[in-house]
Amino acid sequence: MVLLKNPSPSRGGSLQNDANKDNKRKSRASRGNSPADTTTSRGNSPGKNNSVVRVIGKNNLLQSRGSETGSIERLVDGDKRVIATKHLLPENNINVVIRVRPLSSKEIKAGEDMAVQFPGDGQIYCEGSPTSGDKKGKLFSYNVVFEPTATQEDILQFSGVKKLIEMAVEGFSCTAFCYGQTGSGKTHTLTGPPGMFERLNPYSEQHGLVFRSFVYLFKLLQEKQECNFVLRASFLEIYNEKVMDLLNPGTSRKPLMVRWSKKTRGFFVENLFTVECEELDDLLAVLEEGMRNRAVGSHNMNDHSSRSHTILTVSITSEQQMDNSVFISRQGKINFVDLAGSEMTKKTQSEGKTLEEANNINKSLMVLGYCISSLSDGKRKGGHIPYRDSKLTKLLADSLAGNGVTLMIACVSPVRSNASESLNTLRYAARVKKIRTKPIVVMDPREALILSLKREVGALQTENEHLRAALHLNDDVSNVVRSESKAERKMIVTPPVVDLDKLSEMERPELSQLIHAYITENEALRRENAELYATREQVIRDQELVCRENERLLKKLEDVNSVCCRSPIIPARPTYSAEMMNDTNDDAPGATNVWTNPNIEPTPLSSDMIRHGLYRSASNMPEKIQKELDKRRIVGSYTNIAEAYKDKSHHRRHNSWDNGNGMTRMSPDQAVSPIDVNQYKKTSTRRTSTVHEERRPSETNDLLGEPVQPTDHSFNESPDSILSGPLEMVNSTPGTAESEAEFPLASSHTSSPFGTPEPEDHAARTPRKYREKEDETTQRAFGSPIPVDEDKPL
Ligand SMILES: Nc1ncnc2c1ncn2[C@@H]1O[C@H](COP(=O)(O)OP(=O)(O)OP(=O)(O)O)[C@@H](O)[C@H]1O
Repeated sequence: MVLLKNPSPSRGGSLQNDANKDNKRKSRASRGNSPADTTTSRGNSPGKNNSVVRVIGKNNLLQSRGSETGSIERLVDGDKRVIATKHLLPENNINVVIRVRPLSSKEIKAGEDMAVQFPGDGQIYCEGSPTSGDKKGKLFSYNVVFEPTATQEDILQFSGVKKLIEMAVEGFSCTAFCYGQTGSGKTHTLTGPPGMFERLNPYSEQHGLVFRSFVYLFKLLQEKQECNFVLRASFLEIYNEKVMDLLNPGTSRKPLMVRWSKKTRGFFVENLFTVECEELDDLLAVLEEGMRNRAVGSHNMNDHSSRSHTILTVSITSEQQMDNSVFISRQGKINFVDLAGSEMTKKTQSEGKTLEEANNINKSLMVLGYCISSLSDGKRKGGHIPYRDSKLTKLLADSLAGNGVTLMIACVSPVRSNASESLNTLRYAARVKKIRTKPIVVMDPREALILSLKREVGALQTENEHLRAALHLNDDVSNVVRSESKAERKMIVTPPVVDLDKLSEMERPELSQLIHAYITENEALRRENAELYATREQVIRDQELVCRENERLLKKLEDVNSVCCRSPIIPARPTYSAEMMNDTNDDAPGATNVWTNPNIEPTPLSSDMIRHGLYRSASNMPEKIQKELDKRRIVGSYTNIAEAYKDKSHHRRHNSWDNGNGMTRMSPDQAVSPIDVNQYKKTSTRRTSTVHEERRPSETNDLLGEPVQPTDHSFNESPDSILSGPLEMVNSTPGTAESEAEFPLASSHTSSPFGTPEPEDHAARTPRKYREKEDETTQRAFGSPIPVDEDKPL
């Protein structure tokens, strides 16, 4: 094997430098990876790479994460082998991992050579292709590079998908998508080899990422006993630019409309079937059903080629009791996206129907390429992103640029004859790696408000104590109360306990002494009682003040929300980032440091208290000075609150759909109207229930739902023009080894302008019984009814 570049993270060496080649070999050996022979097996030897990796058993499976940059190893046949290498990349960016499949038996028979090498540290080197424009090879680096020996379980463990699932459970919107040329192993990675679902074996090692993720998800849910979870799943495909429901294909396979939701400020598929899944089996049934219904074809490069893009979505609604009374619900989801592979129609020898499919696949992938190009270009921040040019990009918009957490698995064919396509895939992936997203937790607005108010109340209480301490009221008052009550208690002489039967036998003076003792005790108790009443009144007054302040803050929050939530990315409904939700630090934005109720006069002291001197300031501070002090703190407090809200309202990303209106945002899942959930539950054999997401008259005119004519991108039906054309390499980024390809400028392509909003009153069109059901669902999901605006497509 010839390694052409120094694999160290500094990656400064010359490609042709022989000394570096030697250094490279040494450095690999020094990392403790497999020795020379293993090195060969990770590089170019087709025979070895293709050898079946036998995993000895769970106990022998050694998976070491090592350092943040380095190798991921597994014990195979008593030999520690590197199955992947990784490199720490910025956390806010989309995670990108590469999976290189082994050579197929067909390729071995044809004597094909490997075109990729694995220098380590999350790097992959791909040779150039003499027959295409990419004559030179290139080195790229990613979060993780899986080598051909990596198993399906390795992908689950080390791709970062587990983290994605955990975040979906926490309320984030997550997406894992596979990208790559036809036959590169996307479907294999996500769902396993062809025919997996015809002979379903739950213990098969070939199960893909989706199956394994579902198992992991249920394991997670079982561990979280403190939460209630509701899972719903949907499965769709985009076939020839038409959205089809894979769970409800019907006889006519009527395409579904993709609409824009003002509430969620995102696209959604109208009338998509959503299946409620109570058990793992239900989720697996959804997967099985969808896989059976998806469009598969055969061509020269893949006997079981996916002819459509598929999106399998599992939405996770969690309800957690925070305190005795407060329930918080979160709405997370995870999308598994299997993109159809880009293909050179010349190579695949597609014709007729397969050719039409290939053209549609290539077109939508090209639009995806343009979106990725625009999003990843820092200079074009805030510019137009042509999401609307294809159904695929509409539905992936939120995953790519929005509030979600995204993982891209780029699948690569190892053979030399596919080197050009592999280079394009690697460039594409390098672009995606640069995209930054801003993940947020989607919460019910009321609950989010309650949480924030609870934090405010906590801050107010702290502030109260702080003020009391500043004015020496606390010590003073409690000292007075303590000393008085001690004095009272001293006065209270508890009469001796007398046996009632013996009362009649007692002498007169003895009796009168006993009565006197009782009268004295009674008077002392009355005094103590009166004192307690006074204290209670004071506490009630304090409580009223806090309540009034809460109401004021609530109003203020509503005002702030209506102003803040105008970005397309930050949902118009109040949403709170995980950072904010976990933020209990009083110093953090959103927390009030000092508070005095500005609307209320200083608490009047009751005449009793004044008389008894209970609330006398120890420092005898004149009332005027106290007021002045309070005023100053009020001003400070307001400034703090205003600053905090200012902070929260920042970090907006501007996208092309931003029309600046401040509509309340709801996720499409919240707009779900679960009709006859139980009915479906009972009748369905594998499904527990079937839920219709949104029912609308199908004749509704759908401006956005109409098949979109992608703008002319100089598409010439060759994936080369899509991948190598737009992804022409122009420069290298320091710190990362890959050379960066430049997509064509957005200006070079005239994207369709946003349609004028076409008002549609969903409430008026939706039959009343459905609306009532929607309300019921909302009530069930969030504990209390939430006013829901109906969607109005643009
Ligand atoms: N990691 C792997 N290990 C073993 N076999 C694999 C691997 N990846 C892919 N294959 C096999 O290669 C063939 C093509 O894979 P697959 O159908 O998943 O490709 P694809 O990228 O989904 O193609 P298309 O875009 O045409 O649907 C399949 O027979 C699959 O089982």
